[in-house]
Amino acid sequence: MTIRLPTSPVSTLLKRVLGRAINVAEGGAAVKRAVGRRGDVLTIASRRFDLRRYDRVVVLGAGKAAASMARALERLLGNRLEGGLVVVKYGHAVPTRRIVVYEAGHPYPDRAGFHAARRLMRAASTLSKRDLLIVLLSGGASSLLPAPVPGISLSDKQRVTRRLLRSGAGIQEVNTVRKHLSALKGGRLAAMTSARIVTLILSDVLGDDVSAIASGPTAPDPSTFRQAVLCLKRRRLWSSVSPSMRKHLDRGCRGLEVETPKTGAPCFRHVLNVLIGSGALAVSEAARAAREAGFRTVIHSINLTGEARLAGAEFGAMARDLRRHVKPGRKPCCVITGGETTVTVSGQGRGGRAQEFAVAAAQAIAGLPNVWVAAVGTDGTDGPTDAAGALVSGQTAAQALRNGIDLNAALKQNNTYPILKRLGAHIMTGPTGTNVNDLYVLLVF
Ligand SMILES: Nc1ncnc2c1ncn2[C@@H]1O[C@H](COP(=O)(O)OP(=O)(O)OP(=O)(O)O)[C@@H](O)[C@H]1O
Ligand SMILES: O=C(O)[C@H](O)CO
Repeated sequence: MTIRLPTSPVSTLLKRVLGRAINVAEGGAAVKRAVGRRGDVLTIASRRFDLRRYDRVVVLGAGKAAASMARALERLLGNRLEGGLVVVKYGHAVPTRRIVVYEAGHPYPDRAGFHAARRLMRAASTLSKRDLLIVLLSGGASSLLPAPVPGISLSDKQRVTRRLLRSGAGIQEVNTVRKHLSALKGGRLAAMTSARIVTLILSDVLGDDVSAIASGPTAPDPSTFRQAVLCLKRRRLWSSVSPSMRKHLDRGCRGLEVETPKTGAPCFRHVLNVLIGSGALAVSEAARAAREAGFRTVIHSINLTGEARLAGAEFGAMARDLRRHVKPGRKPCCVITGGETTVTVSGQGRGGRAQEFAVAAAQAIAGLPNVWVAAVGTDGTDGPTDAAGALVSGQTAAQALRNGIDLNAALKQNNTYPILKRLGAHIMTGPTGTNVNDLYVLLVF
C-alpha cells in the first residue's frame, strides 16, 4: 500500500503514522497474530483445533479485508484447506490460491453480491458436523452479502440500504434492519450449517459488538423485528420502504416470521466468534508512531461518533487551545482520535464522512499557523469515493477563498470530494487490506 498525501511539512510524518496504523490492522497481519499452527493443530484464542478430526476445512467470508485475511489463512492451512470463497468490494481483491474471491458492490449492494451470497449460503449448508468452517468477517460485509428473505427483492434491499446509509443512522440501527430482512445475517449463517464454526472478526464497529459487525452472521442477535421497525420509523423511512418489506417486518412483529436466533440457541453451541483486530489497535499504533517521531501525543478518544461536520468542527477547535500552549522550540503536539462518525446526506454531491470532517475542521482552524488535521477511512475509500480522506491546514480556508471555493456550500450539498480534489487535499491509499474505524490526527507545531 502506498499512501499519497498532499505536499506539506507534515506529510512524511503523517505517512509514517497512518502507515503504521493501517498496517497493524491489516487483515492478513491480524489473522497471523490470531491463528497459530503446529503440525495438525490450529490454535485460535487459546482453543485447539486438531485438523485430523475434520473431514473438510472450508473458509467463507466477506468484508473489505476478507481477501487479505483469506490469503493469510490459506498460507497457514496449506493443503489442509479444502477451499472456500470470500466477497470483497470491487478493487479490494488480492491473489489467492484455493479461496475464490468475488468482488461486489459497496456501500450499496448489487447483483454480484447477491449471487456471491447465494453461493456462500449453498457452501455453508452443505457442510456437516465433521467439517470445520472458518468464517472471515470485516467491515463492509453487510453490503457485500445481500441475501433478502423470500418475497423481498434485491432492488427493495438496495433502496432501503441507500436510504438508511444516507439517513444519519448509526451502524447498530442500520444492521438491526438488515438482520431482519436477511436469510444470512443476525446469526442465520450459523443456523444453516452443522459444521464446527470459528469466525475471525476484524471490527469496524465501536465497542466491537460481534452481533453488529458485518451484521453478525454467526452471532446471537439481541435485536428484534420490533426494533427494526422502530429504526425505520425513527428515520422516517417506514412509509417509503417497499410494501413487501413492510409486510415481512409487520408479520415479524406479530410473531408470524421466525425471529433471528438469540443467545442460548442450539445453533451457537458449535460456534466460536473471535475478535482479531479493531480500530483501537490502529489508534494506539498511530500514537506510538507519533511519540517515536518526537511528538507530545495524546489519544483523545477511540470512539468518536456524531455528525461528521460537527465532530470535525470540534476537533479543529481543540487546535485553537493547543496553539496557545505549543511554543516554538517546544515539542510539537499530536492528538489522535478514532471513531465512526455519520453523515446525514441531504445534498446531491459526492463525499464521505472523513472528507466532511476535514472540511469542517479546515473552517475551525482557519488562519492558525502550523496546524494540520488529517481525517482518514482506514479502508482507503471514504464514502462512495476513491479518496481515503483529506489533509487540511490553517491555510486551507484561505486557499479555498482565493480559488472561489465555498466550503459551506460544499458541506451543505454533501459535495466535499470535488472541492478537496481542487484544493489538492486528498489522501489516497487505494484499498488497504483492512477496514477498522476512521482515524483523525491533529498536529500543532
Ligand atoms: N455525498 C456524500 N457526502 C458525505 N458522505 C456520504 C456521501 N454519500 C454517502 N456518504 C456516506 O458514506 C457512507 C458509506 O461510505 P463508506 O463505504 O465509507 O462507509 P463504511 O462505514 O466504510 O461502510 P461499511 O461500514 O459497510 O464498511 C454512508 O454511510 C453515507 O453516510
Ligand atoms: O458491514 C457492516 O455491517 C459494517 O461495516 C459494520 O461491520
